[in-house]
Amino acid sequence: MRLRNKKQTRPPLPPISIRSNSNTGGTMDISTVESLQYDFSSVKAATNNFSNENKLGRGGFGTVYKGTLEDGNQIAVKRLAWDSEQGDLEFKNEVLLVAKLQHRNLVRLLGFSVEGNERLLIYEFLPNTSLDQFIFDPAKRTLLDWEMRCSIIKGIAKGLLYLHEDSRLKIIHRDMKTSNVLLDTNMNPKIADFGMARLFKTEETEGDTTRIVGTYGYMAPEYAMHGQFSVKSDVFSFGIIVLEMVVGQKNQYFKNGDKKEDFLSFAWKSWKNGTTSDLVDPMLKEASSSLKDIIRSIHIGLLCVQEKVNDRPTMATIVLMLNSLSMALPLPTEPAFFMRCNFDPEMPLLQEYNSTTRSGGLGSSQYSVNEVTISDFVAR
Ligand SMILES: Nc1ncnc2c1ncn2[C@@H]1O[C@H](COP(=O)(O)OP(=O)(O)OP(=O)(O)O)[C@@H](O)[C@H]1O
Repeated sequence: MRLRNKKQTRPPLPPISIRSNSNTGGTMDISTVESLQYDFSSVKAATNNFSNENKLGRGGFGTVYKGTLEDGNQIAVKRLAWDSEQGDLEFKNEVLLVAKLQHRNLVRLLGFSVEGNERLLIYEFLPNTSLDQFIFDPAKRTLLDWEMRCSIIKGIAKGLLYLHEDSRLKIIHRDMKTSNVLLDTNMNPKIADFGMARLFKTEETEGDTTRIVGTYGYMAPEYAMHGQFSVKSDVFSFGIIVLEMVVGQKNQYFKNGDKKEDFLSFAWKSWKNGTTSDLVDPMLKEASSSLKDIIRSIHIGLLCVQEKVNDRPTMATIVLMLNSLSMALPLPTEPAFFMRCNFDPEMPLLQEYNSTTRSGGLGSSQYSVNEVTISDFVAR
C-alpha cells in the first residue's frame, strides 16, 4: 500500500513534460506524479524520524534508512544530500523517468517525497543488503559458491544491458560497484543508484563531463582522467566486479601470500603467464568442479577492463558470452592501469594520474582506492 499522497494538501501541479532520449517521450499527467509522491511526514514516521537505528548506510548521494509503513511494508528511504540547483519540477520529471525503468535486476524506485529542501527517494527494501557485504566478508563469502556467483554476475549483466540498450532511456550508470548491487531474498542481484546522475543533473548523454560521479578502483581511466564516459566505462566497472567475484577480494590489491600486488596488474600477469587459476578464490577452487567456467569469467572480466575503449565488448555481447559457453572469446589486450610499475598498496590508485594529468585535481588525502564516491567535482 502506498502512503497517503498529497492530493488533499497541495494545489494541483501542472502537467509534467517528460524529456526522453528516445522518441517515446510524451507528456505525463498529474495522476502519475501523485501516484509516486509520498507524504513527507509519513515517511519520517516510517523511519522513526530518520533514526540511527534505522540507518542502513551512507553513500555519496545521501543516507539510506529502513522504513516500515503503517501497513507493515518495508521500504528503503534515501535522504538526498541535496545541493543541486534543480527545481522541484525538474526533479519530479527525472524521478518519473527513473521510476519507469523496471527490470528484475534493478532496484525498484517506488516514489519520492519533496518538502522544502528535503528530497527523499523511496525504494523497495532488499533485506540481504549489498554484494560487497558478502563477497568481501570471509565468513559470508563461503555462502557464495560458484553457481551463485555466476548467477549474480549474469543478473548484473542483464540489468546493465537493460539500462544501456533495452529501456526507453539510455542510462549510463557511472558508479557500478559491488555496494551498488543489492540482493533480494533469493540472492537475485539488483542494481541500485541508476539514474542518480540524471537526478543530480549531471550530464547524461555520452561525452565529456567535468562532473565526475564514480568510485575509484571501478572507474574507467578515460572517465577518471578525462571525464569521458560511455556505456564502455560501465563495462569497465562491470569487469572489475566480475574479477572481484572470482577472486573474492577487493580490487585494491591482490593478497598473494604475504605480498600485496596491484589487482589488475596481477590479474594480467597471471593471464599472460598462463597461471590464471592463481587468481581464483581458494574456496571456489576447493569446492567447484567448474574451474574452466571460472577461468572463462576471468577472461570475460579482462576483456571488459581493456585499456582501449573500443576493444571492450558491449553488454549485449557480454550477456551472450556469459550464457553461451561455446562462444569463442577474443584474446584480451592489456588492461588499463597496467602501466603502473612500482605499486605502493597504500597509495590510492588514481593519485598518480591526478598528479600527472590534473592541474588542480583532487585533494588526494580524502580519496581512497575504492571506498569513496566522487559525486561532484570540477576536474579541469
Ligand atoms: N533498497 C535498499 N534496500 C536495502 N538496503 C539498501 C537499499 N539501498 C541502499 N541500501 C543500503 O544502504 C547502503 C548505502 O547505500 P547508498 O546507495 O547510499 O551508498 P553506497 O552504494 O554505499 O555508495 P554510493 O552512494 O557511492 O553508491 C548500501 O550499502 C546498502 O547496504
